[in-house]
Amino acid sequence: MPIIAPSILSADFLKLGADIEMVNNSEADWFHLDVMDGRFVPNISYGMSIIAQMKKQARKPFDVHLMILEPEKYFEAFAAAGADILSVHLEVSPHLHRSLQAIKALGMKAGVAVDPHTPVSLLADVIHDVDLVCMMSVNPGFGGQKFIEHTHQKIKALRQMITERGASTLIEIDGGVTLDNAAAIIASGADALVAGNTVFASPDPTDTIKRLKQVGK
Ligand SMILES: O=C(CO)[C@@H](O)[C@H](O)COP(=O)(O)O
Repeated sequence: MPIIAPSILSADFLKLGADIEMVNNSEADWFHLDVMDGRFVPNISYGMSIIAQMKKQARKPFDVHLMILEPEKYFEAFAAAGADILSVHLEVSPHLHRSLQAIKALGMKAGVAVDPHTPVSLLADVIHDVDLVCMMSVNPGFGGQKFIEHTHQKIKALRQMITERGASTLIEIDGGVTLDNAAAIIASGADALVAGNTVFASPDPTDTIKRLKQVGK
């Protein structure tokens, strides 16, 4: 069954405690937390102090996606805030191998996020060091966008690379995941689905998570 990671970006911040409790009590596996700096992406979200507050109530791992420039400056702060998986964008990481080692040295799983235009072939020489590829299926910055269909080819290419090289990297798909396209995404080779609007804008978020979890069964 796929790993399901509801994206808190789409939660109702006026009742964040209730939304965290909903995820705690649902079949979701992780919390997906989007950190945006208004520089790498054209939006600003929340940072480590909010994440540290959420950690006090959340009972599932924190999958933190950094959409920020110079992410390496903040690894320690996100570890202290409670990140369990920390993903940096390939596009802002001139020394990706060093960044992955630094994340792991702080006790977190190391992730790499890739924009829709970034070829997954660029990951070949570090794939054994990557716990999670957060593959963007929309341009990062906002929830509620439409899934980019070309992502299917990228998932297949990455799955082939992981298999050929004997790596254990998880493939996570982030952006535009719906109840209609989730099965096809899993069939292409994804392990994990991030879902923002599909979960939080639905009439019954707990049931939507349950239905995403059943995808591909
Ligand atoms: O990283 C991002 C957006 O940049 C995502 O995590 C979105 O928050 C996913 O939201 P939906 O596309 O599922 O509504």
